[in-house]
Amino acid sequence: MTKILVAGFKGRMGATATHMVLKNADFELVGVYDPIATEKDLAEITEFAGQHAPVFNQLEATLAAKPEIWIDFTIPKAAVANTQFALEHQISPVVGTTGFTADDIKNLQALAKQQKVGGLIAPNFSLSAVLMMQFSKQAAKYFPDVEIIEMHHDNKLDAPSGTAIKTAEMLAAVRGDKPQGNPDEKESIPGARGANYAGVRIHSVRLPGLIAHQQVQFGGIGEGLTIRQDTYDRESFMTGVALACRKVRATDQLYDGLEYLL
Ligand SMILES: NC(=O)C1=CN([C@@H]2O[C@H](COP(=O)(O)OP(=O)(O)OC[C@H]3O[C@@H](n4cnc5c(N)ncnc54)[C@H](OP(=O)(O)O)[C@@H]3O)[C@@H](O)[C@H]2O)C=CC1
Ligand SMILES: O=C(O)C1=N[C@H](C(=O)O)C[C@H](O)C1
Repeated sequence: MTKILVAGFKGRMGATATHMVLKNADFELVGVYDPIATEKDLAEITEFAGQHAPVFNQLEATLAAKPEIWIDFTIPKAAVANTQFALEHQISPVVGTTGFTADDIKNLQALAKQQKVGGLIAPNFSLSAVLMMQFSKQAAKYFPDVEIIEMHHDNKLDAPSGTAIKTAEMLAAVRGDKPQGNPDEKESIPGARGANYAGVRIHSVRLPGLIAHQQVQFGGIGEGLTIRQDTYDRESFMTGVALACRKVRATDQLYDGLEYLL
């Protein structure tokens, strides 16, 4: 059985991941972590009644549970330090928290290599999102004029989403740095044209009722192509999280995208 610890277990994603670990017979939930948790046992929380696992509120204390995998759905500021902590202690990180900078990832990859520990940082664990990004990259070869519209629930802290940033990076690898729109355009209200990543505009919508959705919209002469992905339930991320938990121990590097493990 693979011994797993979940950081951020009270959050929307952390709680879903905790249920996923409990449901899989080849996984053992050895602990959960939240620095402000006051409970001692997971079962004290109503939605986990009857499910026992130690609750940790100190990073160092988690080592007593001897986790092999560290699942992280927390906040960017914490997740970078958590991932570093996991790697330093030979625990494989499976990180879904978004907001890592390119430098954060580079430094953590160097640490993973030095420690010979495998892991994954993925801005999106859903298969449809991975395909949406790959199809978009393919389309950008023929349609370099493109904008991204990402739409999320209104409790999301970061904008643009990690998925939108990764999509923009993948588009830039194909289309280069090319400004989108009229070179003489002026914003009469600042922000009207969205964020700018290598010339690709990213528009972030935040509304109640949404979970996670993204539209990559290409324009050509007299034609258009829209590649859209919709997340209707956070369960959809769990196939990818479980797959990563099963595969990362067999590698000795820190990957930055679920596609590397599929
Ligand atoms: N990769 C993917 O497929 C997906 C990634 N995400 C990303 O996952 C992250 C979490 O999203 P979501 O679950 O919606 O957010 P939530 O706000 O629901 O959950 C975040 C949790 O992290 C806890 N937390 C805060 N600080 C720390 C810390 N230092 N150590 C451990 N836990 C901490 C919070 O606890 P408290 O409230 O007590 O402060 C909270 O329970 C976001 O970055 C989001 O973008 C989301 C969906 C899919
Ligand atoms: O916060 C979310 O909900 C999500 N965050 C990730 C992101 O920032 O891309 C993944 C997904 O979009 C849901």
